[in-house]
Order: sequence, then structure tokens, then C-alpha cells
Amino acid sequence: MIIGLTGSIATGKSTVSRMLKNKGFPIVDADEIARLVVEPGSAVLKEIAAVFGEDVICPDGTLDREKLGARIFTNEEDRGKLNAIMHPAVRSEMIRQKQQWLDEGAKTVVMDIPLLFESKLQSYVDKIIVISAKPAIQRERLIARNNLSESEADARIASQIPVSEKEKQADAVIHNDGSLLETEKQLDSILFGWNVKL
Ligand SMILES: CC(C)(COP(=O)(O)OP(=O)(O)OC[C@H]1O[C@@H](n2cnc3c(N)ncnc32)[C@H](O)[C@@H]1O)[C@@H](O)C(=O)NCCC(=O)NCCS
Ligand SMILES: Nc1ncnc2c1ncn2[C@@H]1O[C@H](COP(=O)(O)OP(=O)(O)OP(=O)(O)O)[C@@H](O)[C@H]1O
Repeated sequence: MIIGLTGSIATGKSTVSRMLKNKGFPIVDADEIARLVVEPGSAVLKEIAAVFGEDVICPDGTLDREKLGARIFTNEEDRGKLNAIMHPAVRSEMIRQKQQWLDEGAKTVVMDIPLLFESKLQSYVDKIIVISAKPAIQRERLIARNNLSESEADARIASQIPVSEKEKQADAVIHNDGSLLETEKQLDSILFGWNVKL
């Protein structure tokens, strides 16, 4: 079974993904892959520099994530351009990693894909878990984690489909508004209900 884990920014995908990893499930992490494909010297990074300018590259050759983030989260056209450059590379690496786990005999693979609905990747997975948090809590956690202003946080939240919309298309929803223990209990009950095997 391929389980897709999604939600909206800062609702707790990585938190739940970590819980699943601790239980022994293999994880394919789209955010981690998105960092991998822009390593210094990569073709994807060269294309980003060609489109967005050399000033999005740090003196040490790495991507200036803060600078690029400030542009793409406030400008839909720029976001579309970045997605067009990065997503094909991210998608093929996600599929490669998933296949590798299956070839190694994994019965279940978890794919943590923040933009699963925005990128229409529902067909990549068998079941979808949406990690949700109330808007005020989501905003508060995003501001605290990324040290953003309120307007920067709002721009990031607005760059994605609202989590309430995603919930409607989920096979299961985890409400991550309370303690981590409460979140893990919801996760365990979903895994039990679906008879998920390691
Ligand atoms: C713009 C970048 C450099 C900002 O880096 P930063 O370290 O600040 O953020 P990070 O990569 O940790 O992403 C945090 C969250 O932002 C959201 N997010 C990232 N990219 C996008 C996007 N293109 N559109 C909407 N939301 C996005 C996701 O919820 C993600 O979990 C980076 O997010 C990036 O390379 N984005 C493009 C690749 C992408 O679409 N990644 C999302 C999953 S494939
Ligand atoms: N139940 C919880 N109680 C308190 N804090 C939490 C809880 N769940 C998550 N957090 C915190 O909220 C922040 C966002 O969580 P997390 O990083 O897991 O979200 P995410 O959905 O993976 O975000 P992104 O879309 O940016 O990758 C983190 O700082 C995390 O430690």
C-alpha cells in the first residue's frame, strides 16, 4: 500500500512522517527531494539561476532558499516558473525511491507530498491522509517555526489550497491541534483500520 501524507504548510506533515518513520515505515519525502535536486552544480540549480538571476545563489554555490522563498511565495507567476523547473525532477526521484523500497520488499511506503493536491498527484498513492490544524494554530506554528511576519505567513498559507478543501478529498484526516500523543493516537487508529502492514 502506498500512503500519501499531505496537508497544508505547517499543519504537521513532517511531525506525523517522523512518527511513521519511528514505527519503521519507509518514507519518501518530497521536501527532502526538492533539496536534493538543487545541490550545487546540478542542472536544476543552473536553470533556477538562469531564470531567477545569479543573486538567488549564495557565494558558496548553494541555493539561497530565503531569497527565492521570499519571491515565490508572494508572486504566483514566479511560483509557477519555479514549479515548472523543479517538479519534473522531484517527481521522477519520488517514483524512483518508492520503487526502490517496493523492490526491497516493503509492504507499505509512505509518500510525504505537501503539494499532492495542487500538483494533482492523487494517482501516485492508494490512500491519502490529510494532516490538518485549525487556521489560527497553523499560522501561529508557521510564524514561530520560520520566524516570519504575519503577512509573510499569510502569503505562504495562501499559496496552497486551504486545508479544509483538502480534508474533503482525504481518505482519513488527522486533526493535529492538540498534543503529539493525541495525534499519534489518531494515526494508530487509521493504520489499524486500514490493516497497514510494515
Ligand atoms: C522556495 C523554497 C526554496 C523555500 O525553501 P524553504 O527552506 O524556505 O522551505 P521548504 O523547502 O522547507 O518548504 C516548506 C513548505 O513550503 C511549502 N512549499 C514549498 N514550495 C512550494 C510551492 N512551490 N508552492 C506552494 N507551497 C510550497 C510546502 O508546504 C513545504 O512543505 C523551497 O520551498 C522550494 O524549493 N520549493 C519548490 C519545490 C516545491 O514545490 N516543494 C514542495 C514539495 S515538492
Ligand atoms: N501537535 C503539535 N503540538 C505542538 N507543536 C506542533 C504539533 N505538531 C507540529 N508542531 C510544530 O508545528 C510546526 C509545523 O509542524 P511540521 O514541521 O511538522 O509541519 P509541516 O506540515 O511538515 O510543514 P511544511 O509544510 O512547512 O513542511 C513545527 O515547528 C512543529 O514542531
